[in-house]
Amino acid sequence: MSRMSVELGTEESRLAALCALAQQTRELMDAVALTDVGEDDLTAAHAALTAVNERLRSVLRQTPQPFEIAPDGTLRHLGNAVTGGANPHALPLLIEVRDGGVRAEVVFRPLHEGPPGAVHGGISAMILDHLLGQAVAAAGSAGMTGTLTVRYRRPVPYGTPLVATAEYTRTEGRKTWAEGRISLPDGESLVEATGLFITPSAWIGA
Ligand SMILES: CCCCCCCCCCCCCC(=O)SCCNC(=O)CCNC(=O)[C@H](O)C(C)(C)COP(=O)(O)OP(=O)(O)OC[C@H]1O[C@@H](n2cnc3c(N)ncnc32)[C@H](O)[C@@H]1OP(=O)(O)O
Repeated sequence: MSRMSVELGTEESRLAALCALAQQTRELMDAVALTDVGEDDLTAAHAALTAVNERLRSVLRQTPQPFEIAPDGTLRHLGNAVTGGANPHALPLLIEVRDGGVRAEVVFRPLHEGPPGAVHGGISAMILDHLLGQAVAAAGSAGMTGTLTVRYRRPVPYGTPLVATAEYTRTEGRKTWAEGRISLPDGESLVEATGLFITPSAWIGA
């Protein structure tokens, strides 16, 4: 979301400012994960962040930014933990929907470390859960994850451009299956997942 492309003083410009703050916060989290400054600098940074924290907490929402239709007509979820531009936890992942599946380029960061020098398996699983869910939604059967099975074939590096893809496989009633993977650019698969997504009865009034 570009701050340059929206009129100032509108809700869209406020959201653009929020996304810019989220991006700055991601960079802050990266800095905290890697900083090697001395104790004086750490103490000063702590004091500065305490003041920022108090300022932001002076007016709080009950929940993150919701699913909504953006001005360009697309569905967006700025509060989502994987794709949300306004969520500092999100990479954020930009997902491209194409025939029979979805695709995203991913660069994990040192912040995502699990085993030394590699990405935490839960982070890879989260990305794949989301991509599989998005493939299922793109196929017209949106649902909640019922089961997710992950096979870790190789350690996932951070700081390296990777590709995550997922495809819808089949549907039986309210159950839909999908599969996906995180791969090196040359196609070597690092992590693979299959998932069952269930459209809750409440969503379809069944
Ligand atoms: C809003 C628009 C959305 C757009 C999405 C954009 C993409 C976003 C992508 C985001 C992606 C991120 C996604 C996330 O992070 S989703 C977050 C993680 N998942 C959850 O929190 C799900 C929590 N569970 C539930 O809500 C319910 O239990 C569900 C909805 C799953 C089923 O409750 P419901 O009351 O509806 O179903 P039922 O009990 O009548 O059972 C029906 C059938 O299903 C079978 N079954 C049930 N559970 C399981 C299970 N766990 N494994 C295997 N099978 C299971 C059951 O045996 C039965 O089979 P059968 O006897 O008929 O053969």
